[in-house]
Amino acid sequence: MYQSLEADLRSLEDAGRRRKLQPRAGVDFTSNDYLGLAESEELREAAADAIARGVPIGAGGSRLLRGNHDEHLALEAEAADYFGAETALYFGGGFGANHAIFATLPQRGDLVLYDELIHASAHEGMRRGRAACESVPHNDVAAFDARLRQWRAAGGRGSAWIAIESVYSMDGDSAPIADFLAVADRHDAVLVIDEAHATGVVGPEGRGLAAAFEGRPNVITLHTCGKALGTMGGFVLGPKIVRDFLVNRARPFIFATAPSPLIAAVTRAALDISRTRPERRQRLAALVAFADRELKQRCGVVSSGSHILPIIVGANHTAVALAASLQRRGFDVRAIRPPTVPEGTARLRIALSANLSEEVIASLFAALAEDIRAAA
Ligand SMILES: Cc1ncc(COP(=O)(O)O)c(C=O)c1O
Repeated sequence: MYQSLEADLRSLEDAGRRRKLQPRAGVDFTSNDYLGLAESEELREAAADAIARGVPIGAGGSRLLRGNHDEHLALEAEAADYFGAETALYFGGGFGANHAIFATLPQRGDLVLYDELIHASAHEGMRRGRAACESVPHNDVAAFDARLRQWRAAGGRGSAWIAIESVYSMDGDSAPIADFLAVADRHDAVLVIDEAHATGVVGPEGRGLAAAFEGRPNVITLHTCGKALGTMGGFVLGPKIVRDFLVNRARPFIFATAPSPLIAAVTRAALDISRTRPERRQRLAALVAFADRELKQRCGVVSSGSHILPIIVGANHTAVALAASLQRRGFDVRAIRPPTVPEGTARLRIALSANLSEEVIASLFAALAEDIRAAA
């Protein structure tokens, strides 16, 4: 009955691409809990406080029906104010939010140009949408510009959309956002910026790399809550028309139970921490600078300069073997393989968090240096 599924899993196994769920163990160098908030006392207290106030655990229905709670509305008002956008719409996850943006907003006759390294959630949305979508080489602003000029010159009359991330999830590098915005302005395009790995971590008050441009009519951002903010969900931030349209047309919003009001309340506390208490962000920035130096000195690898450090090794089996060795020594480092990253660029993805110490980072890189030498 399941022969074809078994055959597919075998082919993944042969290519070194079969994935298995692993229990949590070892020092965390893999989660996206960059500020260390997910298990923090502050968020536990916010949850206890919300429970004491009688905030419900479950929403009980779609936002368009009985599931629309005051906690959702308060969170959206807070998020719009914090990030500086006209409106915010809260989804149960960043995946659904990104899917909604790309499946819903671009229309037939539009053109979506997306960075080749953009996240799977945007791809899924584009697949469901009606616009023509084209990949453009990573961070190649001139290529976006040239293609839009060509499209307009050939009579492209619809809306143009540019889709980028601010901090790339698997490479840790960032987009030149001001340059992309200049291209968007020049061609009357909308710039959609996925800030998932920037939210809470970079920019003024942790508002991301696009903070200076939020609130412009042709800027839409996605901020997620399951990474640095330590909870779950995602915000689409942008002009009122975008929020109204998504509420009416976005299937992940309409045909899903609304996110937990309790989590919405805790997320509001996380936004407040991000806004008013910079200590965790400052600590993370200091650890990033330390890790940069250590990685170069011990392993000869030049880092991305951000909290996401990719160690690209190429072959899937090599990445898996290196990760397994580090795990045996008590470091939770994972191998990232295609299709998450392009073919031939399997890597270790080391993510830093404000919860780590310089000592533990130094010991990870000492172990990695040994493994790299042994593999050479
Ligand atoms: C760049 C990017 N966008 C969107 C998402 C989806 O966000 P969430 O995990 O909240 O569903 C992720 C998460 O993996 C991501 O890395």
